[in-house]
Amino acid sequence: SDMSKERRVLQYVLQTASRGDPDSVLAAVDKYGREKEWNMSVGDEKGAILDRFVKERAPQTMLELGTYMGYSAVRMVRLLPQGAKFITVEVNQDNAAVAKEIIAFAGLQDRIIQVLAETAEVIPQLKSKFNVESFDMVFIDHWKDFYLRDIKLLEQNKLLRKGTVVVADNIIFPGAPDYADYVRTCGKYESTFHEGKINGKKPDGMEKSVYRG
Ligand SMILES: Oc1cc(-c2ccc(F)cc2)cc2cccnc12
Ligand SMILES: [Mg+2]
Repeated sequence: SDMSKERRVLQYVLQTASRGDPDSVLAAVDKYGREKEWNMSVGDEKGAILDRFVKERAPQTMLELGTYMGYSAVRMVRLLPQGAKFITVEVNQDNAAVAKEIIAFAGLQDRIIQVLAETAEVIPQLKSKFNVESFDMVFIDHWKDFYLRDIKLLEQNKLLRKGTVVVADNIIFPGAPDYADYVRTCGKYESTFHEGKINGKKPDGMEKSVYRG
């Protein structure tokens, strides 16, 4: 069968970006998305907001739910200090394989731990299997129906601590209203909404929720 869209994005990155240069990899994914085929990576508008959050928090330990093609993993890890631990979880084997190649091309393979699993399965194993005590920052960008389930799993497994920054993509579209309502009203987070369009036109945004501990 012919190539998937994700494989076409990978091919474009390999042919047009510079090996070992994360910024050129991000630019290539964004350019392909603008000029050829849109893809559901967080993109450059919301990506710039994410950059600011990462720079402000300077996390030593970070978790991403939803690797997809690795765009946001490359985006965030390029801003982390060398010794930081970054774990990203993806359930789709084909996308995880594309992400592995994009992350390697960017030269960040030694700084990213990729896990192929359902998030609900792996969250309870993070302390034991990956020697994690708690996360300084979490980026939630997988399926909207799992956002609320998974942040509660992170709480229950004591993986959040005072000051942990939890950022969630797609609060408006595709939308995660139950998650947004929870983080804004449960009293455990200081939560703010940050608007950012999808593909330069579709209204969306990310929720930034700081765990009170
Ligand atoms: O950032 C995202 C965007 C979309 C999306 C899908 C169809 C559209 F027409 C627009 C946006 C889906 C996602 C699914 C999972 C994680 N992130 C997504
Ligand atoms: Mg998203």
